[in-house]
Amino acid sequence: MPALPEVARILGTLGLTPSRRSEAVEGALPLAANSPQKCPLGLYNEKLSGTAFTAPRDDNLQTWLYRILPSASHQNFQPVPESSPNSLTSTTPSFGKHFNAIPNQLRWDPFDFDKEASWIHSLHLVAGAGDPTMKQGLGIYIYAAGSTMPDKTAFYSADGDFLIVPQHGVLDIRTEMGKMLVRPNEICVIPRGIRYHVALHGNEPVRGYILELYQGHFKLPELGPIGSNGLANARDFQTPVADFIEDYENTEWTLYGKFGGNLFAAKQSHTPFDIVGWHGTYYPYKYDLGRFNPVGSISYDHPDPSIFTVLTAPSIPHGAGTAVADFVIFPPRWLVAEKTFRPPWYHRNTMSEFMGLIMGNYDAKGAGKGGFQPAGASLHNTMSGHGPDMQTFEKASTMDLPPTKVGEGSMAFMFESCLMVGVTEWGLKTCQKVQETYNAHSWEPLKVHFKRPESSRGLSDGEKKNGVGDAKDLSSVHDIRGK
Ligand SMILES: O=C(O)Cc1cc(O)ccc1O
Ligand SMILES: [Fe+2]
Repeated sequence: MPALPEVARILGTLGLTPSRRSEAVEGALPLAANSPQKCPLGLYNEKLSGTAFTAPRDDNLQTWLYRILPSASHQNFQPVPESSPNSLTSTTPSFGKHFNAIPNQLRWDPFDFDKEASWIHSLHLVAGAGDPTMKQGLGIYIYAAGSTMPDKTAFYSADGDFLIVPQHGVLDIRTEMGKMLVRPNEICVIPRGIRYHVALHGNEPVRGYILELYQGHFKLPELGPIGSNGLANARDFQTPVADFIEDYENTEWTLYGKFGGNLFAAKQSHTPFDIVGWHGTYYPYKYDLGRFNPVGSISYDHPDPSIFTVLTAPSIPHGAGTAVADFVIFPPRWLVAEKTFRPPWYHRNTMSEFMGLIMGNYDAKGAGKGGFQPAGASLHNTMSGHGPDMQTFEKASTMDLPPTKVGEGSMAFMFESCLMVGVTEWGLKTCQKVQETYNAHSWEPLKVHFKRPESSRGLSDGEKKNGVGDAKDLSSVHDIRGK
């Protein structure tokens, strides 16, 4: 496979997505026109819009495709019956329609591989919020496939952008715009509507996580005082190059579409992978998480995990800085904070936190059987208290604090959303992976360490010192602030 070209600026901090152009055959793209009377090489042109025509320039995403036959040429779509082995709904009884909002902390054991399933059949909606028909919210899937999609099939989702996070096995994806090989510790985004076929590289089973974004698109977070480099750097995102098949005589292809949370299929007498050249701002891309440049505390205290945001999808109705979905990672990094409880603090968050583990151990949670394991997941919903489990707390609050590398050989991630994330029937029951004793093992055993000072005994509430303006407090500031 030819190396994917880098994108100089993808969804960059200027808000402008770079326009890309790619020709599999020289001259496939018309010169200085999008709709010439006759397109070069006898191709048809087709516009693919990822935003409204009238979206502001900075947000506008659209691509011109130059293809052998337009995508409109197909037989009628038919619903795929639920009993069909190809039905998404036979294994995933809810597609954005029945989310159970539950305040309990939830954790899942590693999800099983499924030898029988290919990509479409392997998608299991675990959790989400909103509704794809309203273009609001998100869906979170586990995929686990043991076979390549059949020949002459393709899939697309009209419901949203797929952010795919492989945990095991390499995805060999042929998209309309070209090919992408996506390995564990890499991610890719396949925007709404783009057709693709997923093969298993080396016949190895695949498993991973998907966030489907029903509204808007991902972009890089602002860097603020960090400056012009850091976190995920724009130049490290890669897009496919045009690559097409010639298959339009005596042939039959099946196109599967996820539309409004249901699966449909249509036959067509030509391949959907017939784009000879394309140019524009709406395309799939991939990113190697190993290239993330973390920034953290180099003095004291534990900062918010927003410093580890790879991509963000802002929610306009929820206000500035609030995302319908953030993709956050916890990469290998040095912890050097002094006099600090280094793991995450205990917290309750208005945002919902769905976490997964690609490999290794996550520093805030016990590993191994019954813990937070690779291919497992956790969900800490809106205002559900969570934080380090008892063992992690006891260790981290008493340990020496030399500079320590955490997360070596590990990669945890979080899908964080401003929406209350509900769990599907599949996620709660059918998958049989929910750890019933998550809280009982993690936080119920937390010990009381409180020791009331002798001096405060016998004082009435009103007489107790609250510490404000207390001289003792001033003397307890950190050395680093210049004692
Ligand atoms: O809950 C979690 O494990 C994720 C998380 C990590 C962190 O360092 C701070 C806050 C947070 O929610
Ligand atoms: Fe959290």
